[in-house]
Amino acid sequence: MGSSPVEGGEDAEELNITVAVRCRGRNEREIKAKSSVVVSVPDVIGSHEVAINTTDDLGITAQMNSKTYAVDKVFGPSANQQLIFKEIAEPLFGDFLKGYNCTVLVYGMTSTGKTYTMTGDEKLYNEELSDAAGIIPRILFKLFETLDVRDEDYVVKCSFVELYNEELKDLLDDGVENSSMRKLRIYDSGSGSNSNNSSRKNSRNNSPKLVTDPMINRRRMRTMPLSSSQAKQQPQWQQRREQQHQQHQLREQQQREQQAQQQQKDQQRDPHSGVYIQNLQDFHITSARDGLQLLQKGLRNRQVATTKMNDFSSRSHTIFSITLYREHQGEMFKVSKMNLVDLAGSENISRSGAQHQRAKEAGSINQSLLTLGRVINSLADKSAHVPFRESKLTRLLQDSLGGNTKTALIATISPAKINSEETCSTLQYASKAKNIKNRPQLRSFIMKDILVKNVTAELAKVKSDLFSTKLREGVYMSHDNYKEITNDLESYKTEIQESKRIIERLSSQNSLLLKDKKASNEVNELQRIKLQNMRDAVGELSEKLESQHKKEQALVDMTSTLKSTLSITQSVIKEYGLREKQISERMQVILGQEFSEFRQMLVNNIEDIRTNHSSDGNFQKEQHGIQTNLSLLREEVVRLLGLAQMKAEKMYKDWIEKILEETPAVFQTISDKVEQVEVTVETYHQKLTENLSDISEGYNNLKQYFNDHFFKNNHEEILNSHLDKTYQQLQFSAEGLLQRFKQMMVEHLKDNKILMMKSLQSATTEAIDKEMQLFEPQKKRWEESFDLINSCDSISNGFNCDMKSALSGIKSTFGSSTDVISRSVLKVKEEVKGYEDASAILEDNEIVKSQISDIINKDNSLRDGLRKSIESSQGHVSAFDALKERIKNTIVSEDSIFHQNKIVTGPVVGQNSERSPLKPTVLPPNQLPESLKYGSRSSPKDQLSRRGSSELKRHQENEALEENFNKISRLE
Ligand SMILES: Nc1ncnc2c1ncn2[C@@H]1O[C@H](COP(=O)(O)OP(=O)(O)OP(=O)(O)O)[C@@H](O)[C@H]1O
Repeated sequence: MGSSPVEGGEDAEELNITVAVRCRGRNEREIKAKSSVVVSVPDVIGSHEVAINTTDDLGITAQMNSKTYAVDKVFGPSANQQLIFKEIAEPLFGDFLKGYNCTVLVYGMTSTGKTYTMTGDEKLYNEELSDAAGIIPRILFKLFETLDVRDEDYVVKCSFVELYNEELKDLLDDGVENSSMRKLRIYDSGSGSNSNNSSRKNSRNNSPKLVTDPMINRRRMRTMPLSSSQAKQQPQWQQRREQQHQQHQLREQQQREQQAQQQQKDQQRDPHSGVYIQNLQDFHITSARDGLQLLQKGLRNRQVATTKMNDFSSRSHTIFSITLYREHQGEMFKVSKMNLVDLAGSENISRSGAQHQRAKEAGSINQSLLTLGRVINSLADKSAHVPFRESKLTRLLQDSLGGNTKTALIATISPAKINSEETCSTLQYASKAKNIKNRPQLRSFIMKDILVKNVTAELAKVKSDLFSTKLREGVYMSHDNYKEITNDLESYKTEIQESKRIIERLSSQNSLLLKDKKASNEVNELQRIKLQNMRDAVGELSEKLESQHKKEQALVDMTSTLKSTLSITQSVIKEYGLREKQISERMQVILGQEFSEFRQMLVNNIEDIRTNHSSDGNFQKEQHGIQTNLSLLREEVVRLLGLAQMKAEKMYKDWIEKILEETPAVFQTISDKVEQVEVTVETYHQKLTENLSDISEGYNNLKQYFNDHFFKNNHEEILNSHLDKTYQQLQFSAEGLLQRFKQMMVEHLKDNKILMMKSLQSATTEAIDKEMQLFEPQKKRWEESFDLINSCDSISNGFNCDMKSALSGIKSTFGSSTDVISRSVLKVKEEVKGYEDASAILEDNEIVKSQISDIINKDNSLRDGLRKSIESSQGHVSAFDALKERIKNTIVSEDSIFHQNKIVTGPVVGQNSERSPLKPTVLPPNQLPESLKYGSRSSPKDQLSRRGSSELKRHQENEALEENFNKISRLE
């Protein structure tokens, strides 16, 4: 704020708005709610930033996570009113005295101390302000203190205006005159009226060359009042004449007045002048006390209400303006204005519990503050467009924000956690506002005589009103005011005409809109039919999905039936296994126990034979015993084999019969079921494919539909409701226009246009949003159904594969089972055949074979012994015969020793020959001729052959038996 701008220069320096934050202590409500302190500020005054911890963290984490906002000055709970005035208002006050327009704004959430800061305690105590006095009382006091000590002329005026629910109200208007007829209007630079030209460029480059105060310059003709004593003395006709004369003068004066007013208006319309409020009363004050009285009067008229957050919550924005006319270079007066703005508090309606009127107020307050926020943002961001005209508040503050005033903003905040959201928002705006640059300029000057005239005229007006009040009965109004009101009335009539034209135009627009609506309805009807078709298609698809589901269920059931069949088959196979086991156990019993018994019997028999042989030397007996044993053995073996064969055959037959009985049926059932499953799977697959193709077709149709028609029509309901709403609003607005003649139609038209555009925009946006909202789940569903279709497809394929593999598994299981069964049947058959070949098996038995071979060996050795004995006996017989022969021969030879001794015969075998005393030439028996070897007796072979075929037969049988034993031993 330190730089001094060039007085009246075009290129005044830019100056940032001063932004301060004032944080009060926790109030009772916050303490009661046990809401902790989350804002870090110095106790009195300090740092250039405010930190707020919006998380639940504590300690260093809280510090790290806290948000910080940079501002120019920060005041804590202990900062008093005096300090705030000194730090914020006093520097501006100095500039105000120098001739700058200045503004102090308080901004913040409800109940944070805006009114306290701006007004505080405005009462006087022993002609002095209290410590709680706010900025306004302090400025008033400071002003007169300063002016009184200076030896210069000055005029001070005050006005107090309220903006409540977007309506301006003069808080100093006591309604004595028909002042309610004088509606307050905002005029701004370059507009010529309250139209829409509010270019920032214009307002920045204005030149302070003219007298701008409209209220001061509004020179009004005053009727010169008669004193009451004069009135009483004059006769009535004279009085009337006098009055006529005065009226004549008045008319002349009015004409001059009109010309002056026109000039004034021209001046007002100069693009370099600032924002001002037409019809707002300025009151001349001569002391701080006067100012305080006006302030108090205005505060009494201000909209205040008790809310949940504040017992005396201000429900409106107010501007208390002090205009100073200070003598400047003789005949000129410098004009400067101090605007002290107390904004209504931003309010969370749900938290403040505002209802009805309070909620409406809060809505309006929040709306205008929102616009203020947008203006601050736009100015801070140096946007090309600043939305000043979007609310009356921002229009009023146009010069103070980014304009040519010196401005300070005090953001008031609460330290409590429950308000942290609003505090953040306030701080955000405050830190943004810090970037706004103004171009303060020494603005206006007024000629001393004009000022004096204006002040005199004001005085005369007051006097005239007073006189009229005293003089007349009934209507107490000066001609001046009457004239003004008549003028206003004229202008209102014009406005009405304009309004009518606008209404007509709006009506024609409305009929066009209705036509549009009708067309929209038709389109919507089409849309509805298409939607219905779509719904039907979706219904059909869901039915198909339903039937699909049922089929799947049937398949699942069939699978479970198959599973149970499989388990039955498995149990049958298990039973077969058990039977097989039983058979094998039986076979083991037969092979193990019965065969060993049989073998034992054989061994016993052999033992018997051996015993018989050893105990009885009788050959015949021996032969007989063996024979008997062998035959018994054979019989027993044959019997046992027969029994075993019979048993095995029976078992095999039973088993085979049972298998043959059961297997075909089981196989038939399984095969039937497998066929059924195959058919069902095939049908299911076919139907699934059909359904999938249907779904895919439906999906394609839908896609096509979306491509072709979606978003080409607006949503019927939303559009209708919005059209109706717009129509109602338009009607309401039109009626309002008719009823309230004083309103400016151009502004209404503009507002309505904006409203309509906004409404249509919001309708379209909402329709699209709704359409999107409706479409989103549909889209999601379709996407999901597409996934579902894919998953159906994959499930179906998987199921198909699973079924096929399961069936092939069943088939292979049955195949392998059949193989196993046929193998076991073959095995059993082989085993049974083995029984059949038991004789052969017995032949392979080594033990039996060795036993039998032992028997045969023994038999052979016996036979050898016998043969040797026979041979020996035969030898003895032969020796004996030979001896006999030799003796005979010796006898004979005695007679014919010399004649017949030509043939020599030797002994047959060794010892006989040794015993021969003659020692003849001995020939071994094998060299002997048969006739000599055996003499007249036959050879052993012959003897054997002679012994008959019975022995040979026995021998052969022995050999066969031996062979059989060999087989049995092999089997074993
Ligand atoms: N710094 C402060 N020191 C002492 N009291 C304070 C301070 N700030 C506010 N208060 C008190 O808090 C209460 C609410 O303050 P005030 O009415 O000024 O809030 P406000 O912001 O103007 O609220 P609204 O927006 O609802 O009008 C008052 O009783 C006021 O005296």
